[in-house]
Parts: sequence; structure tokens; C-alpha cells
Amino acid sequence: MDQQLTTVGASLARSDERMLTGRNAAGRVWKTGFGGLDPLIGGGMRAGSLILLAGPQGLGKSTFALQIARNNAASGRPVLYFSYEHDAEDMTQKLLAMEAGELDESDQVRLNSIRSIFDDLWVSSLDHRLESVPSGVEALAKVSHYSEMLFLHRSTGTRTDLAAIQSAVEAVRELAGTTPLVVVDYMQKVKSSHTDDDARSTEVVEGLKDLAIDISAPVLAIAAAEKEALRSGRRMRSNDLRGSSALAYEADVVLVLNNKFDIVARHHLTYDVGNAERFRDYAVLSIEKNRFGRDGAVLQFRTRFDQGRFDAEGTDVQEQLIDERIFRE
Ligand SMILES: Nc1ncnc2c1ncn2[C@@H]1O[C@H](COP(=O)(O)OP(=O)(O)OP(=O)(O)O)[C@@H](O)[C@H]1O
Repeated sequence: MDQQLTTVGASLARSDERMLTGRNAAGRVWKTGFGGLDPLIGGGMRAGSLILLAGPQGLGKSTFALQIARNNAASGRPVLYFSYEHDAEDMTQKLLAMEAGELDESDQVRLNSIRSIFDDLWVSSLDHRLESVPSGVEALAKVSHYSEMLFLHRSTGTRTDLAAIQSAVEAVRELAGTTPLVVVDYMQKVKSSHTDDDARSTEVVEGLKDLAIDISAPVLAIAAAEKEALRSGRRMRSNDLRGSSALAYEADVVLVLNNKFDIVARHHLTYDVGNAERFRDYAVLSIEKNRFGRDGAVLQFRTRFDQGRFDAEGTDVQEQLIDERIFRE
């Protein structure tokens, strides 16, 4: 029978087989690994779904996505990360900082020191160099443990189109023996035949959604904001995404990161000035669209960009936020 055509009976049989063979627990859901987020989106990122991660520039979208990639690779599931902005060495340094930072949260561990270790001209091995960073050697062991599960694709806006993404996914599927979680960083860089922004976005977002369905795995894509939305002091929403109508329509889950300082109600900034400065160290993640649960939920995560990471545990936001409107289809 045509692969696309099925009956409920055949679907029940497939589910039953999956449950009996023990592939059930891990099979359909990929956890983000961020505490508090997974239960809100149906247990994690679901097979066949497109998850968009948006936010103003520099808010940590790549960091958040890389941390999700690392969480999955560390749990033994392959990940393919298409990076249009950073090369493999850059990302590896960030992974080392992330691991060392989780092992030692003190200010002694910094992404900058890891970067300079890589750049030093003296001749010595990586593990020897990492001895000078607190928890550096342990961090290397952790990264090495999942290093073969995390595939990095150095993507370019002139070459990496949807077809190239598809064939890289196939290649990783062969190598890893199972379908990878796909991360696209970032969507508006995917090469398209269209020149018009809206047509480009529509082509790419539809292509990524089709890919998620075809491979029966989640696709996590970072989406850039319109220039207007990048003004600080304004809360970015999903309708600020470039080509927003197609993006928000096709996506199953839309997550938007904002800096807490920019989006708490004014009275929190004026009545407690000392405390207000601390808001700058937090990102607020809003679930703006959610096909697998309630939308409108918000969680805050402490940022440790000096260590290339977020704190993994999300907490509730106690303060009132500006602009409570959320996108609806
Ligand atoms: N070595 C470092 N020390 C401290 N902060 C850093 C360091 N390197 C990068 N950052 C900051 O970390 C933040 C998160 O970077 P990340 O690349 O994840 O953000 P992004 O939202 O993907 O950014 P962009 O939109 O520019 O791609 C940025 O604000 C960046 O300036």
C-alpha cells in the first residue's frame, strides 16, 4: 500500500509493535532537557513536529539550541545541527565551556579562557591545555562521550538549501543507524530560489515541516525577527518573525526568548532598582504556540553566556510582564 495511506488498524498495530519492542519510551519524543519546559510541550519535541525558536539578536537562541542538541546527544540520540553562523571548532569550544560551567559554576570557568586555550600557539595536547581550566579535563571527557552522536554541518546561505539539508539528514541516518534530531540555525539563511522575504520563509518553513513529517523526528529551527522587533525595551512576539504568517501557521510549537529586563512591567524596574539589574541575567521563554498543550506559558532561565550556556532549570516568572497578547491562528 502507498506509504502515505494507512488505516487506524495499521496505525494501532505499529504502535503496539513499538510498545512491545521497548522502543516506545524514547521513540516519539525528544526531550529538550530544560527543566520545566518538556511537560509544557507534550513531554518534549514530538516526532514530525516543527519547533521554532525565536528571539531578538544575541538573546541566546543558538546557545539554547546547542544545549538541547547536547542534551539529546548525551542521552545517546543522534543530532544533526545545521549551523550557518558558527564553525565546528567554535561550537566545540562552546560545548566544553557548557560542560565545565555545569561542573563548576564559579566565575573561574569562562568560554573566553577555553577559546584562548585553543588559540595559544604553544605545542601541547588539548587535554594538557584544558588542565588550566577548572573542570576542563572532566569537561573534555563529557564532550568526548557524546561527540560521535552530535553531527555538525557547516552550512552556507549560498549552498545549503532544503535538498542539501535532506541529503545530510539521510547521510547521518545511515551513519548513526537511526533518525537524528534536526536543528537548523537559522531558518532565514536556508538557501531558497525566491528573492522575496515572505516567499522564501514560506518555502523554507513548509520544507522543514515536510522534512519533520518525512523523517518522523522533530525539526528545531531558529527564526530571526523583523528589524522593528529588535528594538530593546520591546517584547518580541511570534508575529514579529520574518514572514510571520507562514512561520506561525506551519510550526507546531513557537518558543520566543526575551531578556527579562526588557519585558517586565515598568513598576518592577522603578520600585526596586537594585533588584531590577538582576533581571538582565534572565531570559524569559514564552510558549507562543503549542499544538501539544496550553499556549501562553512562560518560564525563566538564568543565562550564563560567559560559560556558553543557560541554567538547565526553568522557574516560574513572578513578575508581571508587558504585552501579554499571544499569537493565535
Ligand atoms: N565569550 C563570551 N562571553 C560572554 N558572552 C558571550 C561570549 N560569547 C558570546 N556571548 C554572548 O552570548 C549571547 C548568546 O549568544 P548566541 O549566539 O547564543 O545568541 P543568538 O541569540 O543566537 O545570537 P544571534 O542572533 O546573534 O545569532 C550573545 O549575547 C553573545 O554576545
